[in-house]
Amino acid sequence: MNILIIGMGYVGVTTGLVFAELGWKVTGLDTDANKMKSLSEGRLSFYEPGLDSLLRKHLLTTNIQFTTDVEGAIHDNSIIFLCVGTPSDQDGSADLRAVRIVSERIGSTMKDYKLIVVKSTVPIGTNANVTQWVKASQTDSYPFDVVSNPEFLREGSALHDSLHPDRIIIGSTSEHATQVMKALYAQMNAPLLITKPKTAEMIKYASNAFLATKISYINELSRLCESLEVNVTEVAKGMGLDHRIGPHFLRAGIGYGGSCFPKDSKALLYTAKENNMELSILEKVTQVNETQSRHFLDVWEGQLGGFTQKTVAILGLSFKPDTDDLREAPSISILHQLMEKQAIVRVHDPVAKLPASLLAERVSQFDTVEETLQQCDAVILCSEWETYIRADWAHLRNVMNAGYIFDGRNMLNGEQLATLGYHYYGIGNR
Ligand SMILES: NC(=O)C1=CN([C@@H]2O[C@H](COP(=O)(O)OP(=O)(O)OC[C@H]3O[C@@H](n4cnc5c(N)ncnc54)[C@H](O)[C@@H]3O)[C@@H](O)[C@H]2O)C=CC1
Ligand SMILES: O=C(O)[C@H]1O[C@H](OP(=O)(O)OP(=O)(O)OC[C@H]2O[C@@H](n3ccc(=O)[nH]c3=O)[C@H](O)[C@@H]2O)[C@H](O)[C@@H](O)[C@@H]1O
Repeated sequence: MNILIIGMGYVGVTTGLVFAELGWKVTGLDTDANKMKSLSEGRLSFYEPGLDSLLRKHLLTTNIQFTTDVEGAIHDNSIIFLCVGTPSDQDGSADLRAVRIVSERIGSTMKDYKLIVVKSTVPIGTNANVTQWVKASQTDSYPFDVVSNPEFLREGSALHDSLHPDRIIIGSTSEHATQVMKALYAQMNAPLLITKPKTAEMIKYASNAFLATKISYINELSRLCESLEVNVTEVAKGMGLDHRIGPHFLRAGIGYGGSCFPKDSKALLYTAKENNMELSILEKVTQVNETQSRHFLDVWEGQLGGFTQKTVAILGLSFKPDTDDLREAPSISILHQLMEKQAIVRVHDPVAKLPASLLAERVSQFDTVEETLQQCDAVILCSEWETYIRADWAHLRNVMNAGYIFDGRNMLNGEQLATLGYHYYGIGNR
C-alpha cells in the first residue's frame, strides 16, 4: 500500500516521516513548489527537533518522495491523507477551502478505489462533506471511503508524539477502511478507538478545548494567587498529585498560543453558535486567555514603575520552546503592548525570527541573549527555551541596567536570582 500525504506542513511532514519510518512508501504533495523542492533536498521549511535527520534518512531509503504532480500522485496511491491547513476564518469558523479543493481534485482525478483519511482538524460533520465533495466531482462512480483520523501531536515534540501516541482515533463507517487503518497502525503500541466519523471529529476539538480549559483555569487562579501572595506553582503541584486531576497542563503563564488552541476553541464555539447552543465555559476560557498577558503586564508595570522609555528585552518569541512557530504567540501581543507603552524593545529567540513588519525604530532582534540584554531595564520571558534556563544569569546582571526579570512562564528560580541582585517577578508565584 502506497500512501499519499497532501499538505506538507507540521502534520503532513511528521505523518509522512512516521509512516516512512514504519516501512511504508510515502509521497508528499503540496501546492507550495518551494517547499517541495527543499524537502526533496532534505531541508524542512520549519524548525522541529528530529525531523530533519529522519527526512534525510528516508530520502536515502526512498521510503519518502515529494511531488507537485497532483494527478500522478493521486493515480499512484490508494491511501490519501489530508493534512492541509484549516485556519480560522474571520467569524471564527474553520476555513475549509483547502479541504474542499483537495477533495474535489481527488474526485475528479481518481480512476480506482481510494481511502481518504482526514487528518486535518475539521468541524463536526466535515467527513460527510468530504464524501459529498468527492462524489460530486467524480466523472464515473469509482468507490472510495472517507475516514476521520485526527492528529494529537504537539509542536516541539511532534516526532515523539506521533511515534508514541496516547491513542489512535479512527472514525469510520466502512469495515474495509477500518481494517486498512488498523494495518497502517499495527506496529504502534497505542489504544485504538474505532468510532463514528462525527465522534472522532468531536474528540479532537473536545480534547484541545479541555487542555485549553485546564490552562485558563490555572491562569485565572494565578491572578488571585498573585494578589493573595500565594504561589500558584505550588498550588498546581499540590493539585496535580491527585491522580484524578493530574499534573499536566497546569503551568500558569502568559497564556496559550500556537496554531491550534486559539483556532480550535473558536471553531468549536462557532459550531455551538450554529446549533443555537452555548459553550459558556469555553467562552470564558478564551476570554481569560486573551486578557492574561495584559493582566500581568499591568502588574509588572507597577513593579517596574512604568514601561515608558524603558528598555525591555523579550526572550522567546515562539509560542512555546523547540519550535519557530509564531502563530498566536503571546510574545507578539506583549511586543505590541510594550510598543503602545512606548518602551524600547530588544528581542531574542534561538530560532524564530521577528517578521520584518514588526521590526521598527524601537524594536530590534539580536543573535545572543547577552547582546539583547545590553542596557535593559527589564526582561520578559515568554517561552521556556533551555537556553534561558541555562543562561549565565550572574554574568548577565552586569550587562543589564536595572535587573527586573518578569518570568511569563515561571521557569527560573526567583530566590536564586534575588541573590544575584535581580528583582524577580513571575505569574502568581510570590
Ligand atoms: N500544527 C500542529 O501542531 C497540529 C495541527 N493539526 C491540524 O492539522 C492541519 C494542518 O496543520 P499544520 O500542519 O500546522 O498546517 P500548515 O499550515 O503548517 O501546513 C498546511 C500545508 O497545506 C498546504 N496546502 C494548502 N492547500 C493545499 C492544497 N490545495 N493542496 C496541497 N497542499 C495544500 C500548505 O501549502 C501547507 O504546506 C490543521 O487542520 C491543524 O489544525 C492537528 C494537530 C497538530
Ligand atoms: O491540535 C493541535 O495543534 C495540537 O495542539 C496542542 O499542541 P501545541 O499547540 O503544539 O502545544 P502545547 O504543548 O499544547 O502548548 C500550547 C500552548 O499552551 C501553553 N501551555 C501549555 C501547558 C501548560 O501547562 N501551560 C501553558 O501555558 C504553551 O506554552 C503553548 O503556548 C495539543 O497539545 C496537541 O495535542 C494538539 O495536537
